[in-house]
Amino acid sequence: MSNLGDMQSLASSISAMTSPFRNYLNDLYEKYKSFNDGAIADYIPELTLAKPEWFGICVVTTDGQMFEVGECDQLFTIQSISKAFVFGLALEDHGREYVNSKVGVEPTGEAFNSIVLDEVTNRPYNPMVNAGAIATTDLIKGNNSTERLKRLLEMFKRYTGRDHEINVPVFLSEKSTGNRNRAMSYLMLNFGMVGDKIEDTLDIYFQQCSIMVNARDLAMMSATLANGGVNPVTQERALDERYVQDVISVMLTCGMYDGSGEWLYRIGIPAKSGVGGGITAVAPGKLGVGTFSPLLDAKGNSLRGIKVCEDLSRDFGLHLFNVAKPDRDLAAWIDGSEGDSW
Ligand SMILES: NC(=O)CC[C@H](N)C(=O)O
Repeated sequence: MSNLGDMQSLASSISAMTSPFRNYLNDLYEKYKSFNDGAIADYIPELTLAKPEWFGICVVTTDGQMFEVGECDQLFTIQSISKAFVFGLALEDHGREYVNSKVGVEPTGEAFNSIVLDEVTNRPYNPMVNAGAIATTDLIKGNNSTERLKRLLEMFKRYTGRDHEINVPVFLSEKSTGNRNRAMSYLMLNFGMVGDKIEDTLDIYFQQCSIMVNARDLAMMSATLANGGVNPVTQERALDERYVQDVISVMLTCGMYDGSGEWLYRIGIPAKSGVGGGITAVAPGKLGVGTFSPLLDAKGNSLRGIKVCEDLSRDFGLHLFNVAKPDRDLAAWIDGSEGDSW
């Protein structure tokens, strides 16, 4: 097998031939492809170039099977989804105690870009909103900015199995319009939550947000977390097993910004969204979901992505607190047999 792309398409085509789950995903795509509510993010000028009809769904199981429908090759910027994974790297670099002294794990109930710090501890509330993510990026080790960014890109490669590029126009667009992020960084500098090389850290943060991924990458990333930190196709470890639970927990409570409570109530799968239109969702021990559709709700979450995850969660009983027999048995739908359970 020459490369990961070949392995992935072989895995997909085998699954496509045999699995009713493939048909289920096709139906889901048809069901929501003409759902046109929501709007493309416009506060970063370059993001307005996205097309509203773009829509892709990919599911990767923890045993490495891949199912996809729609535009799973379309690249877009990862945006806030990067935050969950950079948090993992910061934990590996410094351990829990130190990271937690710079960034909390409490949901804010506020928008992703709110300039609010914990009034008692002066920390940003959590690593999934901009302030906390900038503090997390500040923690990434390296002798200089180039080395720190390289470490980030290498980490994403471990999760997805392939190299990633940065969308330079998006990066520059964010850098030139990102004064709100600049403001919160200076507030955090005032409280000693970040170092004084603000522009360097912001450059890395804006570049990390501008990494290009597709829906397949997002499914591989969440499947890797679902699989205890090991990429289920390449078998490479992307995150120290000790920190997988930290990352997934904070995704569950804070990953969908101020929509996290409703997401947990209705869908119940740890997830992270980004204003580029991606969602990555982790069903621990089972599978990862990656969706892409740039039409967002008012909170910055992809509307078609929410719908897809809601259907998957309900139909296959993926909600973490589900104790009822699901309508469909996931294993049976995936391998076409009956009676197996996960
Ligand atoms: N919610 C997002 O995806 C926002 C990330 C974006 N780069 C910002 O800093 O505003």
